[in-house]
Amino acid sequence: MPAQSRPSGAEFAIEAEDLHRTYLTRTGWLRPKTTEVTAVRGVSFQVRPGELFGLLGPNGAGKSTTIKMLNTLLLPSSGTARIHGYDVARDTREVRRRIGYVFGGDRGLYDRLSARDNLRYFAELYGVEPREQKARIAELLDRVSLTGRENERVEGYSRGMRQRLHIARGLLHDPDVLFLDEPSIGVDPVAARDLRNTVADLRAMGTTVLLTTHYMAEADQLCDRIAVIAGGAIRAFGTPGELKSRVGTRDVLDIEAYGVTEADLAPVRALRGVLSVSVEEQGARQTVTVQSERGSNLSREVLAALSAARLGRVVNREPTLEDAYIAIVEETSAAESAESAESAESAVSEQHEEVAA
Ligand SMILES: Nc1ncnc2c1ncn2[C@@H]1O[C@H](COP(=O)(O)OP(=O)(O)OP(=O)(O)O)[C@@H](O)[C@H]1O
Repeated sequence: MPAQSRPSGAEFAIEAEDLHRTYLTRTGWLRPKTTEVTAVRGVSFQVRPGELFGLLGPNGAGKSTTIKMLNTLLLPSSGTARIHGYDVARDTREVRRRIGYVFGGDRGLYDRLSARDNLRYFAELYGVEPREQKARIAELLDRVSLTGRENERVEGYSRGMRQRLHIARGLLHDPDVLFLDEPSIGVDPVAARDLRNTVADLRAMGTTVLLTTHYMAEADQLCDRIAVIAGGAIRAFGTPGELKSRVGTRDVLDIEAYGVTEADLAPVRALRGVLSVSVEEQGARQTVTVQSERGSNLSREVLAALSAARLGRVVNREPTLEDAYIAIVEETSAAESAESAESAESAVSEQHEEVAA
Protein backbone atom coordinates (compact mmCIF):
# COMPACT_ATOMS: atom_id res chain seq x y z
CA MET A 1 0.00 0.00 0.00
CA PRO A 2 1.58 3.34 -0.99
CA ALA A 3 2.48 5.52 1.97
CA GLN A 4 0.67 8.58 0.54
CA SER A 5 -2.71 6.79 0.83
CA ARG A 6 -2.40 6.81 4.62
CA PRO A 7 -3.80 9.67 6.69
CA SER A 8 -0.97 12.10 7.32
CA GLY A 9 0.86 11.84 10.59
CA ALA A 10 0.10 8.15 11.16
CA GLU A 11 3.30 7.17 12.87
CA PHE A 12 2.12 3.73 13.91
CA ALA A 13 0.82 0.74 11.97
CA ILE A 14 -1.38 -0.33 14.90
CA GLU A 15 -2.54 1.84 17.81
CA ALA A 16 -4.83 0.63 20.56
CA GLU A 17 -5.97 3.19 23.12
CA ASP A 18 -7.71 2.08 26.28
CA LEU A 19 -9.70 -0.65 24.53
CA HIS A 20 -12.48 -2.29 26.52
CA ARG A 21 -14.83 -5.06 25.47
CA THR A 22 -17.56 -6.77 27.43
CA TYR A 23 -19.69 -9.71 26.32
CA LEU A 24 -23.19 -10.38 27.56
CA THR A 25 -23.86 -14.09 28.03
CA ARG A 26 -27.14 -15.77 28.90
CA THR A 27 -26.99 -18.73 31.24
CA GLY A 28 -29.70 -20.99 32.63
CA TRP A 29 -32.82 -22.28 30.93
CA LEU A 30 -35.74 -22.05 33.33
CA ARG A 31 -34.63 -18.71 34.74
CA PRO A 32 -32.25 -17.30 32.16
CA LYS A 33 -29.77 -14.86 33.63
CA THR A 34 -27.64 -12.38 31.72
CA THR A 35 -24.09 -12.03 32.93
CA GLU A 36 -21.41 -9.63 31.79
CA VAL A 37 -17.91 -10.88 30.98
CA THR A 38 -15.23 -8.22 30.64
CA ALA A 39 -12.79 -9.76 28.18
CA VAL A 40 -10.59 -6.69 27.62
CA ARG A 41 -10.14 -3.91 30.18
CA GLY A 42 -8.05 -0.92 29.09
CA VAL A 43 -5.61 -2.32 26.54
CA SER A 44 -3.24 0.23 24.97
CA PHE A 45 -0.21 -0.38 22.77
CA GLN A 46 1.42 0.78 19.56
CA VAL A 47 3.13 -1.16 16.81
CA ARG A 48 5.54 0.54 14.42
CA PRO A 49 5.42 -0.14 10.66
CA GLY A 50 7.44 -3.23 9.80
CA GLU A 51 7.54 -4.46 13.40
CA LEU A 52 6.80 -8.04 14.39
CA PHE A 53 4.82 -7.66 17.59
CA GLY A 54 3.82 -10.58 19.81
CA LEU A 55 0.66 -10.63 21.92
CA LEU A 56 1.11 -13.42 24.45
CA GLY A 57 -1.20 -14.58 27.18
CA PRO A 58 -2.88 -17.59 28.76
CA ASN A 59 -6.22 -19.02 27.54
CA GLY A 60 -9.01 -16.53 28.03
CA ALA A 61 -6.61 -13.59 28.47
CA GLY A 62 -8.31 -11.46 25.82
CA LYS A 63 -5.95 -11.90 22.85
CA SER A 64 -8.55 -12.93 20.27
CA THR A 65 -10.98 -10.27 21.49
CA THR A 66 -8.27 -7.61 21.09
CA ILE A 67 -7.35 -8.86 17.60
CA LYS A 68 -11.01 -8.97 16.55
CA MET A 69 -11.43 -5.33 17.60
CA LEU A 70 -8.29 -4.34 15.68
CA ASN A 71 -9.39 -6.13 12.53
CA THR A 72 -12.96 -4.72 12.60
CA LEU A 73 -14.73 -8.01 13.41
CA LEU A 74 -15.85 -6.70 16.80
CA LEU A 75 -16.71 -3.18 17.96
CA PRO A 76 -14.95 -1.99 21.10
CA SER A 77 -17.26 -1.31 24.07
CA SER A 78 -15.07 1.75 24.63
CA GLY A 79 -11.65 3.04 23.64
CA THR A 80 -10.26 3.47 20.13
CA ALA A 81 -7.93 1.69 17.75
CA ARG A 82 -6.35 2.75 14.48
CA ILE A 83 -4.60 0.95 11.64
CA HIS A 84 -2.19 3.31 9.88
CA GLY A 85 -4.26 6.15 11.29
CA TYR A 86 -7.67 4.78 10.21
CA ASP A 87 -10.19 4.25 12.97
CA VAL A 88 -11.34 0.61 13.21
CA ALA A 89 -14.91 1.59 14.09
CA ARG A 90 -15.38 4.52 11.66
CA ASP A 91 -13.09 3.81 8.69
CA THR A 92 -13.86 0.10 8.37
CA ARG A 93 -13.33 -0.06 4.59
CA GLU A 94 -9.95 1.66 4.74
CA VAL A 95 -8.86 -0.57 7.61
CA ARG A 96 -9.97 -3.75 5.83
CA ARG A 97 -8.02 -2.85 2.70
CA ARG A 98 -4.86 -2.65 4.78
CA ILE A 99 -5.12 -5.77 6.92
CA GLY A 100 -4.98 -9.54 6.53
CA TYR A 101 -6.13 -12.04 9.14
CA VAL A 102 -4.74 -15.55 9.45
CA PHE A 103 -6.03 -17.82 12.16
CA GLY A 104 -4.80 -21.28 13.16
CA GLY A 105 -6.80 -24.47 12.65
CA ASP A 106 -8.70 -26.09 9.82
CA ARG A 107 -11.26 -23.46 8.84
CA GLY A 108 -11.03 -21.08 5.92
CA LEU A 109 -9.78 -23.22 3.02
CA TYR A 110 -11.60 -25.38 0.46
CA ASP A 111 -10.28 -28.92 0.87
CA ARG A 112 -11.44 -30.20 -2.49
CA LEU A 113 -9.71 -27.41 -4.38
CA SER A 114 -6.00 -27.14 -5.09
CA ALA A 115 -3.91 -24.47 -3.37
CA ARG A 116 -3.83 -22.49 -6.61
CA ASP A 117 -7.62 -22.65 -7.01
CA ASN A 118 -8.13 -21.65 -3.39
CA LEU A 119 -5.96 -18.61 -3.98
CA ARG A 120 -7.75 -17.83 -7.28
CA TYR A 121 -11.10 -17.96 -5.48
CA PHE A 122 -10.00 -15.69 -2.63
CA ALA A 123 -8.22 -13.33 -5.04
CA GLU A 124 -11.60 -12.78 -6.77
CA LEU A 125 -13.27 -12.31 -3.41
CA TYR A 126 -10.68 -9.76 -2.27
CA GLY A 127 -10.92 -7.84 -5.54
CA VAL A 128 -7.38 -8.51 -6.77
CA GLU A 129 -7.21 -7.16 -10.36
CA PRO A 130 -7.69 -10.13 -12.78
CA ARG A 131 -4.57 -9.25 -14.77
CA GLU A 132 -2.49 -9.23 -11.58
CA GLN A 133 -3.87 -12.45 -10.12
CA LYS A 134 -1.65 -14.98 -11.92
CA ALA A 135 1.63 -13.31 -11.03
CA ARG A 136 0.49 -12.51 -7.48
CA ILE A 137 -0.55 -16.11 -6.81
CA ALA A 138 2.71 -17.48 -8.23
CA GLU A 139 4.70 -15.02 -6.08
CA LEU A 140 2.79 -15.95 -2.93
CA LEU A 141 3.07 -19.70 -3.54
CA ASP A 142 6.80 -19.16 -3.82
CA ARG A 143 6.91 -17.03 -0.66
CA VAL A 144 5.23 -19.74 1.43
CA SER A 145 7.27 -22.51 -0.24
CA LEU A 146 4.34 -24.28 -1.89
CA THR A 147 5.60 -23.97 -5.46
CA GLY A 148 5.52 -27.45 -7.01
CA ARG A 149 2.61 -28.57 -4.81
CA GLU A 150 0.13 -25.89 -5.90
CA ASN A 151 -1.99 -28.16 -8.10
CA GLU A 152 -2.63 -30.79 -5.39
CA ARG A 153 -5.91 -30.77 -3.51
CA VAL A 154 -5.64 -29.16 -0.08
CA GLU A 155 -7.23 -32.25 1.56
CA GLY A 156 -3.87 -34.02 1.09
CA TYR A 157 -1.88 -31.20 2.67
CA SER A 158 -0.15 -31.48 6.04
CA ARG A 159 -1.14 -29.03 8.76
CA GLY A 160 2.03 -26.99 8.21
CA MET A 161 1.33 -26.70 4.46
CA ARG A 162 -2.24 -25.60 5.21
CA GLN A 163 -0.97 -22.95 7.56
CA ARG A 164 1.43 -21.63 4.94
CA LEU A 165 -1.43 -21.55 2.43
CA HIS A 166 -3.52 -19.62 5.00
CA ILE A 167 -0.71 -17.05 5.16
CA ALA A 168 -0.63 -16.78 1.36
CA ARG A 169 -4.39 -16.24 1.43
CA GLY A 170 -4.02 -13.49 4.04
CA LEU A 171 -1.45 -11.73 1.83
CA LEU A 172 -3.38 -11.81 -1.46
CA HIS A 173 -4.50 -8.18 -1.31
CA ASP A 174 -1.02 -7.05 -0.21
CA PRO A 175 -1.97 -5.86 3.28
CA ASP A 176 0.29 -3.57 5.32
CA VAL A 177 -0.61 -5.34 8.53
CA LEU A 178 -1.04 -9.09 9.02
CA PHE A 179 -2.70 -10.57 12.11
CA LEU A 180 -1.42 -14.09 12.74
CA ASP A 181 -3.54 -15.78 15.39
CA GLU A 182 -1.74 -18.91 16.64
CA PRO A 183 -0.39 -19.95 13.23
CA SER A 184 1.68 -22.86 14.56
CA ILE A 185 -1.04 -24.55 16.61
CA GLY A 186 -0.87 -28.33 16.16
CA VAL A 187 2.02 -28.14 13.69
CA ASP A 188 4.96 -30.56 14.06
CA PRO A 189 8.40 -29.12 14.96
CA VAL A 190 9.87 -29.28 11.44
CA ALA A 191 6.79 -27.69 9.87
CA ALA A 192 6.77 -25.11 12.68
CA ARG A 193 10.34 -24.17 11.78
CA ASP A 194 9.34 -23.69 8.12
CA LEU A 195 6.40 -21.59 9.26
CA ARG A 196 8.67 -19.45 11.41
CA ASN A 197 10.90 -18.87 8.38
CA THR A 198 7.85 -17.77 6.39
CA VAL A 199 6.86 -15.34 9.18
CA ALA A 200 10.43 -14.00 9.44
CA ASP A 201 10.39 -13.42 5.64
CA LEU A 202 7.20 -11.36 5.99
CA ARG A 203 8.99 -9.05 8.34
CA ALA A 204 11.96 -8.85 6.03
CA MET A 205 9.55 -7.73 3.27
CA GLY A 206 8.30 -4.88 5.51
CA THR A 207 4.88 -6.30 6.50
CA THR A 208 3.81 -5.37 10.02
CA VAL A 209 2.85 -8.55 11.87
CA LEU A 210 0.85 -8.97 15.05
CA LEU A 211 1.40 -12.54 16.21
CA THR A 212 -0.29 -14.50 18.96
CA THR A 213 1.24 -17.77 20.01
CA HIS A 214 1.45 -20.07 22.99
CA TYR A 215 4.98 -21.13 21.98
CA MET A 216 7.42 -18.94 23.82
CA ALA A 217 10.48 -20.13 21.88
CA GLU A 218 8.70 -19.03 18.72
CA ALA A 219 7.92 -15.60 20.19
CA ASP A 220 11.50 -15.29 21.44
CA GLN A 221 12.92 -16.06 18.01
CA LEU A 222 10.53 -13.95 15.95
CA CYS A 223 9.23 -10.95 17.88
CA ASP A 224 10.79 -7.50 18.01
CA ARG A 225 8.58 -6.62 20.96
CA ILE A 226 6.06 -8.46 23.07
CA ALA A 227 3.05 -7.53 25.19
CA VAL A 228 1.90 -10.03 27.79
CA ILE A 229 -1.84 -9.87 28.38
CA ALA A 230 -3.62 -11.58 31.28
CA GLY A 231 -7.07 -11.02 32.75
CA GLY A 232 -7.89 -8.62 29.89
CA ALA A 233 -5.06 -6.16 30.63
CA ILE A 234 -1.46 -5.74 29.47
CA ARG A 235 0.86 -6.87 32.26
CA ALA A 236 4.28 -6.44 30.63
CA PHE A 237 5.86 -4.93 27.52
CA GLY A 238 9.32 -5.23 26.07
CA THR A 239 11.75 -6.92 23.75
CA PRO A 240 12.24 -10.63 24.45
CA GLY A 241 15.58 -9.67 26.06
CA GLU A 242 13.94 -7.09 28.34
CA LEU A 243 11.27 -9.55 29.46
CA LYS A 244 13.87 -12.26 30.12
CA SER A 245 15.92 -9.84 32.19
CA ARG A 246 12.98 -9.67 34.65
CA VAL A 247 13.85 -13.21 35.70
CA GLY A 248 17.58 -12.96 34.92
CA THR A 249 18.44 -13.14 38.60
CA ARG A 250 16.65 -16.44 39.17
CA ASP A 251 17.78 -20.06 39.18
CA VAL A 252 15.62 -22.44 37.21
CA LEU A 253 15.33 -26.17 37.86
CA ASP A 254 13.56 -28.54 35.43
CA ILE A 255 12.56 -31.92 36.87
CA GLU A 256 11.18 -34.73 34.73
CA ALA A 257 8.38 -36.37 36.71
CA TYR A 258 5.48 -38.82 36.46
CA GLY A 259 2.37 -38.61 38.64
CA VAL A 260 3.02 -35.30 40.44
CA THR A 261 -0.21 -33.87 41.88
CA GLU A 262 -1.10 -30.33 43.01
CA ALA A 263 -0.80 -31.57 46.63
CA ASP A 264 2.80 -32.69 45.99
CA LEU A 265 3.66 -29.17 44.81
CA ALA A 266 2.44 -27.37 47.93
CA PRO A 267 5.59 -28.17 50.00
CA VAL A 268 7.79 -27.11 47.06
CA ARG A 269 5.98 -23.77 46.84
CA ALA A 270 6.45 -23.36 50.59
CA LEU A 271 10.27 -23.72 50.44
CA ARG A 272 12.14 -20.56 51.35
CA GLY A 273 13.57 -18.95 48.20
CA VAL A 274 11.08 -20.55 45.79
CA LEU A 275 9.48 -17.90 43.57
CA SER A 276 7.40 -19.93 41.15
CA VAL A 277 6.43 -23.56 40.44
CA SER A 278 4.79 -24.71 37.20
CA VAL A 279 4.08 -28.06 35.54
CA GLU A 280 3.95 -28.83 31.83
CA GLU A 281 2.30 -32.11 30.80
CA GLN A 282 3.40 -34.07 27.72
CA GLY A 283 1.32 -37.25 27.88
CA ALA A 284 2.29 -39.09 31.08
CA ARG A 285 5.52 -37.15 31.34
CA GLN A 286 5.58 -33.94 33.32
CA THR A 287 8.20 -31.24 33.58
CA VAL A 288 8.13 -29.47 36.93
CA THR A 289 9.85 -26.09 36.67
CA VAL A 290 10.93 -24.39 39.87
CA GLN A 291 12.16 -20.79 39.79
CA SER A 292 14.06 -19.68 42.86
CA GLU A 293 16.29 -16.86 44.07
CA ARG A 294 19.74 -17.03 42.48
CA GLY A 295 22.20 -19.06 44.55
CA SER A 296 19.52 -20.64 46.73
CA ASN A 297 20.64 -24.20 45.75
CA LEU A 298 17.33 -25.84 46.44
CA SER A 299 17.68 -29.02 44.30
CA ARG A 300 17.95 -31.36 47.27
CA GLU A 301 14.99 -29.87 49.16
CA VAL A 302 12.84 -29.76 46.01
CA LEU A 303 13.58 -33.42 45.16
CA ALA A 304 12.86 -34.46 48.76
CA ALA A 305 9.52 -32.62 48.66
CA LEU A 306 8.58 -34.46 45.45
CA SER A 307 9.73 -37.90 46.63
CA ALA A 308 6.20 -39.36 46.41
CA ALA A 309 6.33 -39.10 42.60
CA ARG A 310 8.58 -40.93 40.11
CA LEU A 311 11.31 -38.53 39.05
CA GLY A 312 13.66 -38.53 36.05
CA ARG A 313 16.28 -36.10 34.77
CA VAL A 314 16.98 -32.93 36.75
CA VAL A 315 18.45 -29.93 34.90
CA ASN A 316 19.64 -26.56 36.21
CA ARG A 317 19.33 -24.01 33.41
CA GLU A 318 19.34 -20.33 32.49
CA PRO A 319 15.94 -18.55 32.53
CA THR A 320 14.09 -18.36 29.19
CA LEU A 321 11.25 -16.21 27.86
CA GLU A 322 8.86 -18.93 28.98
CA ASP A 323 10.08 -18.50 32.59
CA ALA A 324 9.59 -14.73 32.32
CA TYR A 325 6.12 -15.27 30.89
CA ILE A 326 5.16 -17.71 33.67
CA ALA A 327 6.44 -15.28 36.31
CA ILE A 328 4.39 -12.40 34.83
CA VAL A 329 1.19 -14.46 34.55
CA GLU A 330 1.60 -15.89 38.07
CA GLU A 331 2.19 -12.41 39.53
CA THR A 332 -1.04 -11.29 37.84
CA SER A 333 -3.12 -14.17 39.16
CA ALA A 334 -1.66 -13.74 42.68
CA ALA A 335 -2.54 -10.01 42.57
CA GLU A 336 -6.03 -10.80 41.27
CA SER A 337 -6.65 -13.39 44.02
CA ALA A 338 -5.49 -10.89 46.67
CA GLU A 339 -7.78 -8.25 45.13
CA SER A 340 -10.84 -10.53 45.07
CA ALA A 341 -10.15 -11.71 48.64
CA GLU A 342 -9.96 -8.06 49.70
CA SER A 343 -13.23 -7.14 47.96
CA ALA A 344 -14.98 -10.24 49.41
CA GLU A 345 -13.74 -9.18 52.86
CA SER A 346 -14.98 -5.62 52.43
CA ALA A 347 -18.38 -6.92 51.18
CA VAL A 348 -18.68 -9.05 54.34
CA SER A 349 -17.73 -6.15 56.61
CA GLU A 350 -20.24 -3.90 54.80
CA GLN A 351 -22.93 -6.54 55.45
CA HIS A 352 -21.92 -6.66 59.12
CA GLU A 353 -22.14 -2.88 59.32
CA GLU A 354 -25.61 -2.97 57.75
CA VAL A 355 -26.76 -5.64 60.21
CA ALA A 356 -25.33 -3.66 63.15
CA ALA A 357 -27.10 -0.50 61.96
N1 LIG B 1 -18.49 -14.51 22.26
C1 LIG B 1 -18.23 -14.52 23.57
N2 LIG B 1 -19.22 -14.49 24.48
C2 LIG B 1 -18.95 -14.47 25.80
N3 LIG B 1 -17.72 -14.49 26.34
C3 LIG B 1 -16.67 -14.54 25.48
C4 LIG B 1 -16.87 -14.55 24.05
N4 LIG B 1 -15.64 -14.60 23.46
C5 LIG B 1 -14.73 -14.60 24.46
N5 LIG B 1 -15.34 -14.57 25.67
C6 LIG B 1 -14.70 -14.54 26.99
O1 LIG B 1 -13.81 -13.44 27.00
C7 LIG B 1 -12.59 -13.77 27.65
C8 LIG B 1 -11.42 -13.54 26.70
O2 LIG B 1 -11.54 -14.44 25.61
P1 LIG B 1 -10.54 -14.43 24.35
O3 LIG B 1 -11.06 -15.44 23.38
O4 LIG B 1 -10.37 -13.05 23.87
O5 LIG B 1 -9.18 -14.93 25.01
P2 LIG B 1 -7.85 -15.50 24.34
O6 LIG B 1 -6.73 -14.83 25.05
O7 LIG B 1 -7.91 -15.31 22.86
O8 LIG B 1 -7.89 -17.03 24.71
P3 LIG B 1 -7.33 -18.33 23.89
O9 LIG B 1 -5.84 -18.33 24.02
O10 LIG B 1 -7.97 -19.46 24.63
O11 LIG B 1 -7.81 -18.19 22.48
C9 LIG B 1 -12.75 -15.20 28.12
O12 LIG B 1 -13.19 -15.18 29.45
C10 LIG B 1 -13.81 -15.76 27.21
O13 LIG B 1 -14.53 -16.78 27.85
